[in-house]
Amino acid sequence: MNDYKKEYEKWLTVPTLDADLKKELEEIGNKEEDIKDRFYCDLSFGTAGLRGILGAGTNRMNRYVVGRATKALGLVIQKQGKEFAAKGVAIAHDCRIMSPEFAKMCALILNSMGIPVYLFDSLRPTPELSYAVRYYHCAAGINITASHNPKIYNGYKVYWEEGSQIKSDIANQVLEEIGNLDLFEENISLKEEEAVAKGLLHIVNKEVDESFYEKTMSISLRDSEVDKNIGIVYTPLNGAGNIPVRTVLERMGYTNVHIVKEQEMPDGTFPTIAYPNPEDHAAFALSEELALKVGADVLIATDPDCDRLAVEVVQNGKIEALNGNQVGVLIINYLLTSMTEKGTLPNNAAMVKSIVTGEMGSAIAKEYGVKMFNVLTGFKNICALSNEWDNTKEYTYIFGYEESIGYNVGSYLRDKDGVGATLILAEMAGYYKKQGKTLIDVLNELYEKYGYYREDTISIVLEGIEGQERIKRMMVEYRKNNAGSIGSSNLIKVTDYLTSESTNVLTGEKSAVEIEKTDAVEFAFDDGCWYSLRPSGTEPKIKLYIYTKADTAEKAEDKLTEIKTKVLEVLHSIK
Ligand SMILES: O=P(O)(O)OC[C@H]1O[C@H](O)[C@H](O)[C@@H](O)[C@@H]1O
Repeated sequence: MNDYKKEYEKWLTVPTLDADLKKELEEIGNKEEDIKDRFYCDLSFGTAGLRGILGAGTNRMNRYVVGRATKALGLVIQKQGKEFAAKGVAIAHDCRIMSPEFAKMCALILNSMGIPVYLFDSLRPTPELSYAVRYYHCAAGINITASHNPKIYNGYKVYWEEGSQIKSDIANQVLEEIGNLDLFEENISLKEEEAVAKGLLHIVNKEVDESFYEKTMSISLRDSEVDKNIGIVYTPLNGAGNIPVRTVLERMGYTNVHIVKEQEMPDGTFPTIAYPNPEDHAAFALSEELALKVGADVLIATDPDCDRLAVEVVQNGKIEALNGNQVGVLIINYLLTSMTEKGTLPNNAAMVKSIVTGEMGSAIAKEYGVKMFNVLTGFKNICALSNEWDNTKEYTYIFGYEESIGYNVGSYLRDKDGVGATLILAEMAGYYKKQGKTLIDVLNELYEKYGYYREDTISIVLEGIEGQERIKRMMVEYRKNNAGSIGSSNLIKVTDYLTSESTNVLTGEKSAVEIEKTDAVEFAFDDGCWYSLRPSGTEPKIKLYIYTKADTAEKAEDKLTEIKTKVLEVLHSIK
């Protein structure tokens, strides 16, 4: 019998197996592929924690897999010493199916180990969990969320004491502990009432909210110079953004905010959209209808755990979508012009972006003498520099962002922040509106000044075991046989982040890349255009990021199409 089949049979014999999960397994008895997908491996505990499809199986999100990871995390925390463990763990959850249940279970597992827990009483945005870890000076944090994945998913993000997500050092320790634990062990020995009575379980309600709102409002830069009647359509996409985003906007005095009713209340089935990811502008369909009806200026969507935000703008009566790079560039320009004008820009100010985020933001930062650092994809890597500079004081972190619509202004929390980003976006749009400009007008001014940058991210979705294998093949084969020079763009440099080596294509000369190793490869041309290829770490996708630059918009767009066509042709030919 195959190992996965054995594992399947084993689950069926566990006397304490959850009745719903057991039923699910009995129903798939003759579905070989389904059994294989559920049991051929353990759901991996990567540096982003766990993320997977809900259901029965070792490769699924369920109480056993989540429980074992929590016990392992508890052991890692305890190994740091009694004092560290006594700092406790903050736990939050999003709107998803099983999120509140998992959150409470994790709390009781840790409590049963004697570790105190600060458990949010209802859903909260991811940035607030990061904030809570710092607020309570916790040892760690857990957030039950699958961010923007489809409704069948859930996930488990782990934070460390600075309030940012754990990196591979801690993740590997958790993984090692997981390896020593029995999946079906009963890890809870305390009832909720007992845990509360013992002072181990603290239910968190308004206390952190108020402090979080206050800090968020403090990032405002030009409050009195803003048209607060700017028309805003906002959708939380049935996630955690509704209350915090609206509270902050209301308290800041924005009077013309319209919420997409169908997407207002938390609902993990996401009844209006198949894919609750505002990066995909299909998620804006209902917002667009509302915007045209109420005559809005700007449309804002946050993803279900409200750590990311996407924007559309009404320009001459038509709705235009901005991508993550464009929003990042607008925020950078707004922060730097405002701080310079007000004399609040620190001398050692620095920003951080990922290696697959565009270079226009760096060009603007340079103009203001602000250093831009590049790190691997993952906001944990961006915030790791913020953490480091807390100690070294070498730089003052003012902003971090990624093309995948994650932004973080200031350092009071250490993750992407859809609440703070919404505030800055509303303020920016209102400030420019007062000057008779839209965000698109400002973006066009920036292109005039810094050159025409264009970009596109293309994701090829390849699901299941087969998909995963093909993604691996694509990464290996493309390295051997890439598209080379494309049109008038001559390939000059290939940077392989797996070997940490950059190769000059013309001379063959190699140089080292000072960044952690990861499976990504970047191709640079002689005209400043470049593209990168990497497998997604959160979804079954391979991602192609293309960046072009030229002296006219048209040329930059043509180059984009040319590169995209050629690279996709090669990629699709790898079966
Ligand atoms: O491209 P992926 O690996 O799927 O990651 C997409 C995004 O996922 C998470 O939200 C990370 O925190 C981000 O930093 C990352 O950009």
